[in-house]
Amino acid sequence: MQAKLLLEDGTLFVGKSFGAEGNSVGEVVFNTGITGYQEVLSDPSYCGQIVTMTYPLIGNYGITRDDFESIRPFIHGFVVRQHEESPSNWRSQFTLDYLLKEYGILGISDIDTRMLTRKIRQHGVMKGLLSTEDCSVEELKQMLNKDNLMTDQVSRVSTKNVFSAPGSNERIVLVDYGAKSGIVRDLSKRGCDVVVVPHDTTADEIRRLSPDGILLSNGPGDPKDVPHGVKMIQDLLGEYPIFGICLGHQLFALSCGADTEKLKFGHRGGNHPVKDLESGRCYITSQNHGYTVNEDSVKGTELVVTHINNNDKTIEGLRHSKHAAFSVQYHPEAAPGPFDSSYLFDDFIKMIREFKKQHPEAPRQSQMLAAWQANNKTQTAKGELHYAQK
Ligand SMILES: NC(=O)CC[C@H](N)C(=O)O
Repeated sequence: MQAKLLLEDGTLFVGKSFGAEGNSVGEVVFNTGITGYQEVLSDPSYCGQIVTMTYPLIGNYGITRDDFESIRPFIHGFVVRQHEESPSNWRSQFTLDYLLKEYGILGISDIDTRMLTRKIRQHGVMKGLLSTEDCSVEELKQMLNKDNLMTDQVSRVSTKNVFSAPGSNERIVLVDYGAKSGIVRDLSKRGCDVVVVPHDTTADEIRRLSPDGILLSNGPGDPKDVPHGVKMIQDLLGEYPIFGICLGHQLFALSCGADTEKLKFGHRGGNHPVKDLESGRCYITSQNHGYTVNEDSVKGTELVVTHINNNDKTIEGLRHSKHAAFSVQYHPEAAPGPFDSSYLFDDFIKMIREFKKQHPEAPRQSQMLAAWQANNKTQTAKGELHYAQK
């Protein structure tokens, strides 16, 4: 079956359909990873976007249940040069085509993805329509203009309920703005007691979970769509150690008075060079973002720029000069991409331990529970102790 991709600037690509049928509008972006298509399409940060893979052969190693980065894909379309229908890999459980059909996601293959990528690089990311319907170009244009790009994606992808990945080390409250599973995996590997909370959890609700540290996750869309996150960070900054990843980094920057802006075509891939300004070392990083922290806006705040992108010199890392808090624009959890930056999770745990030494008065979980029980106990006529229910 034929599929078409129409861009906002009028460019039309005609190719072959795979995955679901119908129509889908999204922001057309490109990812330069050679492998990792399954992690890319299940990364919630791509919610609402039509993702083009620049590597020409996609689907060749299939889909494996263990490699999902979230419970379902949230992308609005998948664009490839060559779609392989018969994967060859002992771990493969499904085909890419099966996965996309299952979740109602349209795919298009056999188009010139190199030309599409060059167009996006020249004009910037654009709205696009994927369609398998037998429509004229005029009709496609009308459909494209009728639909707006999705906003407020965080509320669509964040968990609705609190859940945990228990561990015996530090308790980390992971604020889920669209968190990749890789973040939970990296914390669990280090024995952390991970409590995942919805994006709109307030500072008080987080305090009640008595965390040792707070991790602000990655997530889709414009950080300015998440003002409640900014408020929560402002409330808790200095009270708990904080680590922000990608959207979490942008929210941390906004909460400290810096500003964010949209990049022309973003950074999406597994080989973005980032320079650590403090050590002078360069790391090859996994990235997926369309926004960035504006450099000038950092001046006059209490933030220090710790990392920059070697390609375009944009900000890649920040640290608070007074409080225990830092953030990176890239993905230390990799998935997909290099593991070079996974040491940042160790740095976060070191920061928490250091913070505890410096703040021995900070209430521990057991002390908090005892204090809460002391304040809430009541006696029955028989003299039994009861604890008031919250
Ligand atoms: N991966 C992310 O967290 C992306 C952050 C934000 N949505 C951006 O595109 O810049």
